[in-house]
Amino acid sequence: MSAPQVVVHRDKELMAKAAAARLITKIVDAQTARGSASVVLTGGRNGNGLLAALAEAPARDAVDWTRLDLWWGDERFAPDGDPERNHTQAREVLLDSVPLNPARVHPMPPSDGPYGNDADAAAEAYATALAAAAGPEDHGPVPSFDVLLLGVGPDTHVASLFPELPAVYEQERTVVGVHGAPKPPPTRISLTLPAIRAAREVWLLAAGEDKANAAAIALSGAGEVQAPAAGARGRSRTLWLLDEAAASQLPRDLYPPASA
Ligand SMILES: O=C1O[C@H](COP(=O)(O)O)[C@@H](O)[C@H](O)[C@H]1O
Repeated sequence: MSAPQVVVHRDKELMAKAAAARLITKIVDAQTARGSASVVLTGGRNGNGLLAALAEAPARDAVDWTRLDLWWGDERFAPDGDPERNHTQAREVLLDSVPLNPARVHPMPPSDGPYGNDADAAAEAYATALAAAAGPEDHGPVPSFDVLLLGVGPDTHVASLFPELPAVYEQERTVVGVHGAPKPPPTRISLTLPAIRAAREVWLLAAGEDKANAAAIALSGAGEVQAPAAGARGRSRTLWLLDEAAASQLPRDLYPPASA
């Protein structure tokens, strides 16, 4: 597992644009090296900000959208098309405007889908889909995602892994139903930390003063049960992409003054 690296940008707009440029390069490189690329999307303000910046980036045309696999790190368990769903929001800001192959887009099941209102059954089905997509070269029942994106909540949650809730303790399953989340809606589906750690690269996005404490805690040696963001690591790279406000409480030895 890789140690976190921190990049600090002036503000959240620049952070989103720089992260979008970085993601375009990463996707093109993976498609060149392996024929296709796989990205795990996140919900939340910063994840959607990155997708909106990507939609506006001229270099987006360098991506072969038909050879991109999209998965989700978590989902709010609501009906298909519900504005609260991370999938609905991602469609609005980017996905409906690029020529994706629908067979390669893997939203988590909605609460009015084949598993009805059973978030645990929906989570199990998503785990089965991930396992079917994993190949012999992968490190277990999850593909080696090229990039897994995560927003970071003010309470240090990532995906729908909240401090001290049962999902953050999970070591066997790759996807779980989450019940009683402190942030609405209470019922969610989430990748677990072992599934997150199967990714080649994990990028954590945090902008704004309300994320400063979370970033400082997670990057200062906190345990993953108390601070789930601390347990989100990629096999090759773990990148924290921050704006200055979110970086404002980092210990000085973690703050790279040269980044812009
Ligand atoms: O509810 C969620 O929150 C987190 C963080 O969102 P933010 O708006 O505080 O950036 C997000 O990463 C997660 O995917 C989402 O379901």
